[in-house]
Amino acid sequence: MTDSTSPPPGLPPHSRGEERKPTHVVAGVIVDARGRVLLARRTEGSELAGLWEFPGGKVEPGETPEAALARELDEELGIEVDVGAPVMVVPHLTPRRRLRLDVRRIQAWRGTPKGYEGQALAWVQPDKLARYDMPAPDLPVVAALLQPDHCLVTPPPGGDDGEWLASLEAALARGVRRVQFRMPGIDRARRHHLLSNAALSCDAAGVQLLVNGDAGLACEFGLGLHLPAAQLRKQRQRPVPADALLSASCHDADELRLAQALGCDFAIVGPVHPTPTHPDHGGIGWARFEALREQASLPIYAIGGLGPDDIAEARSHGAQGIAAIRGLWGR
Ligand SMILES: Nc1nc2c([nH]c(=O)n2[C@H]2C[C@H](O)[C@@H](COP(=O)(O)OP(=O)(O)OP(=O)(O)O)O2)c(=O)[nH]1
Ligand SMILES: [Mg+2]
Repeated sequence: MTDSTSPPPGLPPHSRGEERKPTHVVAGVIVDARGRVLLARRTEGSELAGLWEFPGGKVEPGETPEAALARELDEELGIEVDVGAPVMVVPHLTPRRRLRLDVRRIQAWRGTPKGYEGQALAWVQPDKLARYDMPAPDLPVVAALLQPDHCLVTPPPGGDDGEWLASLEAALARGVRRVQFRMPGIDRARRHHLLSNAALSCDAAGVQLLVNGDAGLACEFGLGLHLPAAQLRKQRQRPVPADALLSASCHDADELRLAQALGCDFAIVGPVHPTPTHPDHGGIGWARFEALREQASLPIYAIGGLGPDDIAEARSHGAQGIAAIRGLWGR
């Protein structure tokens, strides 16, 4: 069937999807007393049959998302719920539709969940969620449940390496759990010295550390690697072992696809707002961020003029959270 929103024929699938108003889908993260998350298996004959999902469904016209989620969980699982905090909203584009997957925590529920539509249910330990085959828009949601919502990108040191290391320690003490070691214009010997100290601090704090743009240094220290976009474009295969973290800076959908194909664990996209480090760039804004987000399914941090106070907003645009230099350093 065609309708007034149908695009002219012959356009590539994502152009066709772009013409469409998003389908608003709400889904719930239901966690039991043992910390397990409830997944439901999509039934035969439904779209994406066989995949595991967070229970929920489409918001009907005139319905609030909260009311829609309560209705869906009553219909599908036979439970009465109190809808809690937002987890994230994932804009996602498929050849068939444009989706907004709006995921909320379920704060409390009454009754015992059962598959009232014949769907299988599974209570899954969070660290086992990746073993379940889920629709593409759920991958960032699983990452949001498991991985840090902010990532510190280090500023170069001024004259004093001790001061830089003390600032790093202070950031770790404030709860930073993922750090990108970025040292533009710093000579190799000094970078080596700073990195060996940073690696010790991060290791002691159980913090993930990725080296920006230097695969040799990352491998030497057994650390993760962050690829600037220009390096990402040159990679033919994953430049670090599968057990080391890999991330990339991306500015367009091609780069995001490349990052995904290379097996990057996450990407960084921006600048969302103008920043002193990229003064010529006006900032892409949240609308453009979403337009990129919806074409990829890996976790994406938003960067550019953002700090911890922006995490909730970033999540509402489909970001894993925020990455920042100034916003997370020496506050
Ligand atoms: N419920 C849910 N749907 C998801 C998830 N991830 C994801 O891509 N989707 C997609 C699958 C579908 O295209 C759409 C949800 O549609 P649905 O078929 O569950 O909708 P519904 O429960 O209202 O069922 P129906 O009455 O339309 O048949 O969102 C998820 O985690 N949970
Ligand atoms: Mg459903």
